[in-house]
Amino acid sequence: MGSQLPTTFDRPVHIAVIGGTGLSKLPGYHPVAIISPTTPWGVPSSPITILEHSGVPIAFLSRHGTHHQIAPHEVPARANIAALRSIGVRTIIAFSAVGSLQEHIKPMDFVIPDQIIDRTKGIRPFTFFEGGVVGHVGFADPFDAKLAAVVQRCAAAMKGDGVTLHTGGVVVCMEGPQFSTRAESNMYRSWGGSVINMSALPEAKLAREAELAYQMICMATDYDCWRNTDGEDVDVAMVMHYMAKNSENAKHLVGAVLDELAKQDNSDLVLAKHWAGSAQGAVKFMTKPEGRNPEAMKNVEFLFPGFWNE
Ligand SMILES: CSC[C@H]1O[C@H](OP(=O)(O)O)[C@H](O)[C@@H]1O
Ligand SMILES: Nc1ncnc2[nH]cnc12
Repeated sequence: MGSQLPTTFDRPVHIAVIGGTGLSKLPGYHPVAIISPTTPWGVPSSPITILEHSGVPIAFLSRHGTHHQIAPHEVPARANIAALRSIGVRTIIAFSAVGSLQEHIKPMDFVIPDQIIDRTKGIRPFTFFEGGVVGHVGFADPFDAKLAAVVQRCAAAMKGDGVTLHTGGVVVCMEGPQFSTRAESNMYRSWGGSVINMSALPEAKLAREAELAYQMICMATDYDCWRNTDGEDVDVAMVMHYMAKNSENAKHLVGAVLDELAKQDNSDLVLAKHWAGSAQGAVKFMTKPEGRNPEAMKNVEFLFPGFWNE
């Protein structure tokens, strides 16, 4: 079906959904185009499907590729974020299947995290600003509180469907692709971790560098391995089982969030006006003109057209 769709789309698309494990498509929406942008950091994980929702175009990107062929440490996060920004995206709702590190977060529950602990190992490219242009953006609060509030408002509507949505929480982002040892899982609990995944970073860091409003919605699929109960340690079958069971709820939640974002009242939020200029300020005054590498400058220009002229 995708091949019959137009491969260009001539309006800016401001909202994107990134699907993770078990969510490689967003069924139930009307696809109007499928585009394959290229960036200085390569091509995104999957073609970007443009879907229409109440007359508003939405971009959908599958983090692990159309067939889940991209491992967490191989996700081309810079290309994903840069490609989305290049088509006009300023708001990203990112889904992730997570292990629960807390008894009260049960498989099937949703969590809107507000913090991250970085347990990746430095092997993933994690910044746009390098190779002759330096920038240091603030990352104290890695997600977008305004977007989180929108998702929370939608959760109230979901309660009737039996979904528990936890507000706030710490995502531990591990390197993977192997799951944690029991000692690690217990250590993350002692650090205050709520849930664990392999995908929050560098995605959230890059979204901040690109001045995007970014919020992850986590879906718990397992209790990792800290509970040490026979037969309950996480494995892929368990994750996929709960993802399949939960996909209806995920779809409801996305629909409600998109409805809310489509409202005129949220147009400044969707355009991420509250982030505009934040990264540019962090870059422009760092590297003196005589130290800037033209290639690195061109890359920054891709993200922020007109950057060096202003
Ligand atoms: C198949 S379990 C591990 C895998 O699931 C999560 O994926 P995503 O965050 O993209 O939904 C986790 O981060 C790992 O990549
Ligand atoms: N236990 C777990 N650890 C890391 N990523 C996960 N994704 C889903 N469950 C997970």
